[in-house]
Amino acid sequence: MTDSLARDLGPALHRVARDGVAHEPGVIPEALRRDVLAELDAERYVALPAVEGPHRVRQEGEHLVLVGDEITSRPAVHALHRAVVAAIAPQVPEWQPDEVTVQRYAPGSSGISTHLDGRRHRYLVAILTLEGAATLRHCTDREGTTAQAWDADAGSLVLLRGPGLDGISDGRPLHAVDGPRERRRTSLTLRATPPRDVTSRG
Ligand SMILES: O=C(O)CCC(=O)C(=O)O
Ligand SMILES: [Fe+2]
Repeated sequence: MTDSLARDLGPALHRVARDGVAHEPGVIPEALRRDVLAELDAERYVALPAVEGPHRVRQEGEHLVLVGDEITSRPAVHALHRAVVAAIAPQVPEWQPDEVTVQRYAPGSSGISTHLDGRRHRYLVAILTLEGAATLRHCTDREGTTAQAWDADAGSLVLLRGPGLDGISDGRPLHAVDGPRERRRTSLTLRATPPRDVTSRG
């Protein structure tokens, strides 16, 4: 199975370190994109909580979280994971994503309102769009004032800056994703999580 991406991520990695968010279209090879979608079709998705966290982030969609052998036992998901890690390793070898989240948004849904991803997800968050399209916004405040917006469409990648990238202790960007308009959008996000025994022991 293909294990390289369709585009060099060097320029996008430069932009994410500088700006906090970078968008790169046409990253996922078509055959791999279709294989991942086919593999994920039969999965059981769970509705996202409508409101999450102290900032009351609003969410409308469904998700599935894969870790460990739930990733390696799915050949297409695993191939995409390997391809993204291989493309990023020359610049950010520290990033070792161990969690895959698949999210599906129905047409007309509201997506996810302005938020920061968790501080524990170090270096990078990589959001790949497997099908459909929606506007992803880089915001300057929690009210959702938009600094820049991109079309997160099929095959594209959005990188978000995580703590530790380029020596910046915490440069996480506020961002939001709209719901898709005409057809379902499915995204697949790679994040690194800290080893379990790093958490406090009371
Ligand atoms: O589906 C996406 O585009 C990712 C949305 C997002 O920001 C998140 O899941 O934290
Ligand atoms: Fe996010």
